[in-house]
Amino acid sequence: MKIKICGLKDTNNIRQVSEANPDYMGFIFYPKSPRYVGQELSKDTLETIPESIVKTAVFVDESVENIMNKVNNYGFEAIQLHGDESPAICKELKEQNLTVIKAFAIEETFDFTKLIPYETHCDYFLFDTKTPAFGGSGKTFDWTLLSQHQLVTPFFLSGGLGVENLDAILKLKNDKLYGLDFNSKLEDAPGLKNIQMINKVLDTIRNYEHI
Ligand SMILES: O=C(O)c1ccccc1NCC(=O)[C@H](O)[C@H](O)COP(=O)(O)O
Repeated sequence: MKIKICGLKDTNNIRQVSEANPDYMGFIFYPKSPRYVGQELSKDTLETIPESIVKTAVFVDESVENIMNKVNNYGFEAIQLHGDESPAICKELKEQNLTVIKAFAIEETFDFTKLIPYETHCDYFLFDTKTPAFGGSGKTFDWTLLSQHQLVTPFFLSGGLGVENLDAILKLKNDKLYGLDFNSKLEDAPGLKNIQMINKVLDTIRNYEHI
């Protein structure tokens, strides 16, 4: 199971999280988010992250031009799209050799057939709790809805994942579940991750997988 830590912005904290060795680290380029990296993120900081960790840039309805500027400036390998981005935009970005993660805001009435046109243009889906802020709600959604995902694209589970629901997460059975995306539940303040909690999550999940 891949583990993604999302919403980092403090230079020292980025170094500490990378030393904990998650599989993915996410940086938010949505100015309205309290985790917006803004000017605080330097290329030098990103270059200290080991190559084994996939550096992921997160956007909400950003233009392809602006996305590619960030990709080229910072060397991101993956992009995560949290707005109403079309399948055509996903296709265009995938053609740039980027790993494309398309996020969908899940609620009771979510229509999983909406995923069909995205299927060939995304590497992964990310199922997050629907929120007006587009992400970082700290709330889980009803995971039984995941059985409605009948396509082949693997997905990240997201939304309110933390130490307190690790037991429930490990009981999940879904052969398309590829990764777990952690954010606000592992923070001391928006964008400032708690390293003890991150180590607890990584150790628990990785030890469980070795049983
Ligand atoms: O975290 C944000 O502030 C955010 C804002 C706008 C778009 C995306 C955002 N986060 C992206 C993520 O991948 C989060 O990890 C995901 O929304 C889950 O967050 P949480 O419920 O806090 O675990």
